[in-house]
Amino acid sequence: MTAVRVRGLVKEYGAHRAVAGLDLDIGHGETFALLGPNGAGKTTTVEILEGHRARDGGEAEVLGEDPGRAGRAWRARIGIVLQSAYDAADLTVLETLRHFARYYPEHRDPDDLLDLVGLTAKANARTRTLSGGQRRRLDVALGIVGKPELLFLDEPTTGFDPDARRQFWDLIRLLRAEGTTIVLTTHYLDEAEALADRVAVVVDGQVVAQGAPAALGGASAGRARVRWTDADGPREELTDAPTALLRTLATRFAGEVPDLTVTRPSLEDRYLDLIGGRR
Ligand SMILES: Nc1ncnc2c1ncn2[C@@H]1O[C@H](COP(=O)(O)OP(=O)(O)OP(=O)(O)O)[C@@H](O)[C@H]1O
Repeated sequence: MTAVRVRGLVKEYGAHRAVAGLDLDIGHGETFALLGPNGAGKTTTVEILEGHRARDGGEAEVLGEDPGRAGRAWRARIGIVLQSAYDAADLTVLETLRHFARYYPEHRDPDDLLDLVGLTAKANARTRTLSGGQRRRLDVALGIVGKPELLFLDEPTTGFDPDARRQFWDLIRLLRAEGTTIVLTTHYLDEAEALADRVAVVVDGQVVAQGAPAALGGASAGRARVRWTDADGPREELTDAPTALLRTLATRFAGEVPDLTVTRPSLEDRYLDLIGGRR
């Protein structure tokens, strides 16, 4: 059984079809990233799966239930980190975590949680005094306080400094190792590459490509790019067999090949190719 199963999902805002027949299968324990340009329909899809938004068509099953009808027990099994930051008014960070921990039958220890998200030094700070990145960490802490089986993260690391982002990645890997299923939307392709078992690229409300980050766009999209310089200037070739090409070049130049580099396209390169061809 899959953790998330979506078939032909449709959501319309007036005449605009924000989600236009979207299919998804996400396995238990998988970390799955939804990628796509602004306005592609990722947040709308995730909100439907969280039970926060009604769909206009198609089927959705999340942890065995229809999110449009599921109740409190189901909700307690799900963690959510929304795009917009939570505003806890006058509570301190630790008070906020203690407050929300009480809503869950099983929850993480608030002090451990502070440590996990790197907010121990801010335990007694009022939440409104936190920096943007610190608030985001608090949002993440609130998303996992109830030990969710399935965690939705909508652009979780926006505003994080590079160090905080790496710490967050470690946290996600830890949650994954504990067996948590993670559904992530992100605009950081390196984040998807670092964390996701599989990614889906959403364009105009539909999945246009999906697979392991390394396989996205098909095998040919992963061809090596060999660059060098000869008498005519810079040269470049895309090839499935870079070793053979290097051998030929080495023979031709009888030694060092000037300015030689061999690179593989990053997930970002392949993503931009996919998006470019669809818009
Ligand atoms: N409440 C709403 N009312 C009307 N239109 C909406 C509403 N919410 C979203 N939309 C529209 O639906 C489309 C999909 O929006 P959505 O937020 O799902 O995209 P997204 O892929 O999450 O984008 P981003 O990467 O910018 O967060 C957009 O064109 C957006 O303007």
